[in-house]
Amino acid sequence: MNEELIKRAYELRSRGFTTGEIADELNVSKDTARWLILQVTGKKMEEGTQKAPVDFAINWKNLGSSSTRMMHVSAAMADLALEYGDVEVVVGITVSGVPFATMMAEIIDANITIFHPIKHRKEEDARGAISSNFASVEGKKVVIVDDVITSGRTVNEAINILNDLGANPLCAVVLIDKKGIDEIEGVPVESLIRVSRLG
Ligand SMILES: O=P(O)(O)OC[C@H]1O[C@H](OP(=O)(O)OP(=O)(O)O)[C@H](O)[C@@H]1O
Repeated sequence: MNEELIKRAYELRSRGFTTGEIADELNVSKDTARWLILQVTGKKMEEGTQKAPVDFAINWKNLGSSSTRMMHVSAAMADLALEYGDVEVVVGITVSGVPFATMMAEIIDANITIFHPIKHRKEEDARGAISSNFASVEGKKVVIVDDVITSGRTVNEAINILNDLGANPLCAVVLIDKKGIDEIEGVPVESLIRVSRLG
Protein backbone atom coordinates (compact mmCIF):
# COMPACT_ATOMS: atom_id res chain seq x y z
CA MET A 1 0.00 0.00 0.00
CA ASN A 2 2.83 2.38 0.88
CA GLU A 3 4.42 1.68 -2.51
CA GLU A 4 1.25 2.67 -4.30
CA LEU A 5 0.94 5.87 -2.27
CA ILE A 6 4.60 6.73 -2.80
CA LYS A 7 4.09 6.31 -6.55
CA ARG A 8 0.98 8.50 -6.54
CA ALA A 9 2.75 11.17 -4.47
CA TYR A 10 5.67 11.14 -6.90
CA GLU A 11 3.36 11.46 -9.91
CA LEU A 12 1.58 14.41 -8.32
CA ARG A 13 4.90 16.08 -7.44
CA SER A 14 6.06 15.58 -11.06
CA ARG A 15 2.91 17.39 -12.17
CA GLY A 16 3.85 20.37 -9.99
CA PHE A 17 1.60 19.72 -6.98
CA THR A 18 2.79 21.28 -3.71
CA THR A 19 3.17 19.20 -0.55
CA GLY A 20 -0.10 20.61 0.78
CA GLU A 21 -1.90 19.79 -2.46
CA ILE A 22 -0.52 16.25 -2.44
CA ALA A 23 -1.69 15.86 1.16
CA ASP A 24 -5.17 17.02 0.14
CA GLU A 25 -5.27 14.87 -2.96
CA LEU A 26 -4.31 11.69 -1.07
CA ASN A 27 -6.28 12.60 2.05
CA VAL A 28 -3.21 12.32 4.25
CA SER A 29 -1.53 14.81 6.59
CA LYS A 30 1.18 17.15 5.28
CA ASP A 31 3.77 15.23 7.29
CA THR A 32 2.74 12.04 5.54
CA ALA A 33 2.83 13.72 2.12
CA ARG A 34 6.33 15.03 2.89
CA TRP A 35 7.45 11.55 3.94
CA LEU A 36 5.99 9.95 0.80
CA ILE A 37 7.83 12.44 -1.44
CA LEU A 38 11.11 11.94 0.42
CA GLN A 39 10.94 8.21 -0.32
CA VAL A 40 11.51 8.90 -4.02
CA THR A 41 13.68 11.98 -3.97
CA GLY A 42 16.77 10.21 -2.63
CA LYS A 43 16.66 11.94 0.73
CA LYS A 44 15.14 9.07 2.60
CA MET A 45 18.21 8.52 4.73
CA GLU A 46 17.72 11.91 6.35
CA GLU A 47 17.10 11.72 10.05
CA GLY A 48 13.48 11.24 10.97
CA THR A 49 12.30 10.34 7.49
CA GLN A 50 12.77 6.58 7.58
CA LYS A 51 9.70 5.77 9.61
CA ALA A 52 6.33 6.51 8.05
CA PRO A 53 4.20 8.92 10.12
CA VAL A 54 1.19 7.39 11.83
CA ASP A 55 -1.55 8.17 9.35
CA PHE A 56 -4.28 6.59 7.25
CA ALA A 57 -4.76 7.08 3.55
CA ILE A 58 -8.44 7.12 2.65
CA ASN A 59 -9.61 5.75 -0.68
CA TRP A 60 -13.40 5.78 -1.11
CA LYS A 61 -13.43 5.23 -4.87
CA ASN A 62 -15.63 2.11 -4.59
CA LEU A 63 -18.22 4.41 -3.06
CA GLY A 64 -17.64 7.52 -5.16
CA SER A 65 -17.82 5.66 -8.45
CA SER A 66 -21.40 4.49 -7.88
CA SER A 67 -24.35 6.87 -7.53
CA THR A 68 -26.39 4.06 -5.95
CA ARG A 69 -23.83 3.52 -3.21
CA MET A 70 -23.45 7.28 -2.80
CA MET A 71 -27.21 7.62 -2.34
CA HIS A 72 -27.28 4.98 0.41
CA VAL A 73 -24.35 6.49 2.26
CA SER A 74 -25.73 10.01 1.86
CA ALA A 75 -29.00 8.78 3.40
CA ALA A 76 -27.04 7.58 6.43
CA MET A 77 -25.26 10.94 6.67
CA ALA A 78 -28.60 12.75 6.36
CA ASP A 79 -29.95 10.63 9.19
CA LEU A 80 -27.04 11.76 11.40
CA ALA A 81 -27.69 15.40 10.49
CA LEU A 82 -31.40 15.14 11.35
CA GLU A 83 -30.51 14.31 14.96
CA TYR A 84 -29.81 18.04 15.29
CA GLY A 85 -33.30 19.10 14.19
CA ASP A 86 -34.71 20.53 11.00
CA VAL A 87 -32.08 21.46 8.47
CA GLU A 88 -32.79 24.34 6.09
CA VAL A 89 -29.60 24.34 3.99
CA VAL A 90 -27.00 21.62 3.38
CA VAL A 91 -23.55 23.11 2.73
CA GLY A 92 -21.25 20.91 0.64
CA ILE A 93 -17.52 21.64 0.75
CA THR A 94 -15.92 21.52 -2.70
CA VAL A 95 -15.09 19.25 -4.30
CA SER A 96 -15.76 15.96 -2.61
CA GLY A 97 -18.37 17.14 -0.11
CA VAL A 98 -20.67 18.31 -2.88
CA PRO A 99 -22.11 15.01 -4.16
CA PHE A 100 -22.91 13.91 -0.59
CA ALA A 101 -24.48 17.29 0.18
CA THR A 102 -26.58 17.26 -3.00
CA MET A 103 -28.03 13.85 -2.22
CA MET A 104 -28.54 14.68 1.44
CA ALA A 105 -30.46 17.84 0.51
CA GLU A 106 -32.72 15.80 -1.77
CA ILE A 107 -33.31 13.18 0.94
CA ILE A 108 -34.18 15.66 3.71
CA ASP A 109 -35.89 18.19 1.43
CA ALA A 110 -33.52 21.01 2.27
CA ASN A 111 -31.82 23.59 0.08
CA ILE A 112 -28.26 23.17 -1.08
CA THR A 113 -25.26 25.46 -1.23
CA ILE A 114 -21.55 25.11 -1.82
CA PHE A 115 -18.54 26.28 0.17
CA HIS A 116 -15.23 27.00 -1.59
CA PRO A 117 -12.37 26.74 0.95
CA ILE A 118 -9.55 29.26 0.69
CA LYS A 119 -7.14 26.61 -0.62
CA HIS A 120 -9.23 26.34 -3.80
CA ARG A 121 -9.26 30.08 -4.42
CA LYS A 122 -6.67 31.92 -6.46
CA GLU A 123 -6.75 35.58 -5.44
CA GLU A 124 -4.16 36.43 -2.81
CA ASP A 125 -6.65 38.14 -0.52
CA ALA A 126 -9.37 35.51 -1.04
CA ARG A 127 -11.27 33.97 1.85
CA GLY A 128 -13.35 30.87 1.75
CA ALA A 129 -16.73 31.68 0.23
CA ILE A 130 -20.27 30.44 -0.24
CA SER A 131 -21.17 30.21 -3.93
CA SER A 132 -23.72 32.78 -5.05
CA ASN A 133 -25.26 30.28 -7.48
CA PHE A 134 -26.89 28.28 -4.72
CA ALA A 135 -29.05 28.86 -1.63
CA SER A 136 -28.17 31.71 0.72
CA VAL A 137 -27.40 30.84 4.33
CA GLU A 138 -28.20 34.03 6.24
CA GLY A 139 -30.40 33.22 9.23
CA LYS A 140 -30.62 29.55 8.16
CA LYS A 141 -30.04 26.34 10.08
CA VAL A 142 -27.27 24.66 8.11
CA VAL A 143 -25.34 21.39 8.08
CA ILE A 144 -21.78 21.30 6.76
CA VAL A 145 -20.86 18.23 4.71
CA ASP A 146 -17.50 16.88 3.57
CA ASP A 147 -15.92 13.55 2.75
CA VAL A 148 -12.95 13.49 5.13
CA ILE A 149 -11.62 15.44 8.10
CA THR A 150 -7.85 15.24 8.36
CA SER A 151 -6.71 18.29 10.35
CA GLY A 152 -10.17 19.86 10.68
CA ARG A 153 -8.96 23.12 9.11
CA THR A 154 -11.44 23.08 6.21
CA VAL A 155 -14.51 22.50 8.39
CA ASN A 156 -13.23 25.10 10.85
CA GLU A 157 -12.94 27.63 8.05
CA ALA A 158 -16.45 26.82 6.81
CA ILE A 159 -17.89 27.29 10.32
CA ASN A 160 -16.22 30.70 10.72
CA ILE A 161 -17.47 31.97 7.36
CA LEU A 162 -20.99 30.62 7.95
CA ASN A 163 -21.08 32.33 11.35
CA ASP A 164 -19.91 35.58 9.74
CA LEU A 165 -22.74 35.25 7.22
CA GLY A 166 -25.31 34.92 9.99
CA ALA A 167 -25.99 31.21 9.49
CA ASN A 168 -26.63 28.78 12.33
CA PRO A 169 -24.40 25.71 11.83
CA LEU A 170 -26.16 22.81 13.58
CA CYS A 171 -23.42 20.24 12.96
CA ALA A 172 -20.79 19.05 10.49
CA VAL A 173 -21.27 15.59 8.96
CA VAL A 174 -18.45 13.74 7.23
CA LEU A 175 -17.91 10.28 5.88
CA ILE A 176 -14.64 9.70 7.74
CA ASP A 177 -13.20 11.70 10.59
CA LYS A 178 -9.50 10.93 10.79
CA LYS A 179 -9.03 13.28 13.71
CA GLY A 180 -11.71 11.73 15.89
CA ILE A 181 -13.03 15.06 17.14
CA ASP A 182 -16.32 15.80 18.91
CA GLU A 183 -16.68 19.42 17.89
CA ILE A 184 -15.06 22.30 16.07
CA GLU A 185 -15.69 25.87 17.26
CA GLY A 186 -18.57 24.56 19.38
CA VAL A 187 -20.24 22.85 16.39
CA PRO A 188 -20.72 19.07 16.84
CA VAL A 189 -18.93 16.82 14.35
CA GLU A 190 -20.62 13.60 13.24
CA SER A 191 -19.07 10.96 11.02
CA LEU A 192 -20.03 7.56 9.69
CA ILE A 193 -16.53 6.33 10.49
CA ARG A 194 -14.39 7.83 13.18
CA VAL A 195 -10.72 7.03 13.55
CA SER A 196 -9.36 7.03 17.09
CA ARG A 197 -5.73 6.71 18.13
CA LEU A 198 -5.15 4.02 20.74
CA GLY A 199 -1.85 5.33 21.97
O1 LIG B 1 -9.42 18.46 7.57
P1 LIG B 1 -8.51 19.06 6.55
O2 LIG B 1 -7.06 18.90 6.88
O3 LIG B 1 -8.87 20.46 6.20
O4 LIG B 1 -8.64 18.18 5.23
C1 LIG B 1 -9.88 17.75 4.73
C2 LIG B 1 -10.18 18.39 3.40
O5 LIG B 1 -9.20 17.96 2.45
C3 LIG B 1 -9.87 17.40 1.32
O6 LIG B 1 -10.14 18.43 0.41
P2 LIG B 1 -9.36 18.57 -0.95
O7 LIG B 1 -9.43 19.97 -1.34
O8 LIG B 1 -8.06 17.93 -0.88
O9 LIG B 1 -10.13 17.56 -1.85
P3 LIG B 1 -11.35 17.63 -2.75
O10 LIG B 1 -11.17 18.84 -3.60
O11 LIG B 1 -11.26 16.33 -3.45
O12 LIG B 1 -12.53 17.72 -1.84
C4 LIG B 1 -11.17 16.88 1.88
O13 LIG B 1 -12.14 16.74 0.86
C5 LIG B 1 -11.53 17.93 2.90
O14 LIG B 1 -12.22 19.03 2.32
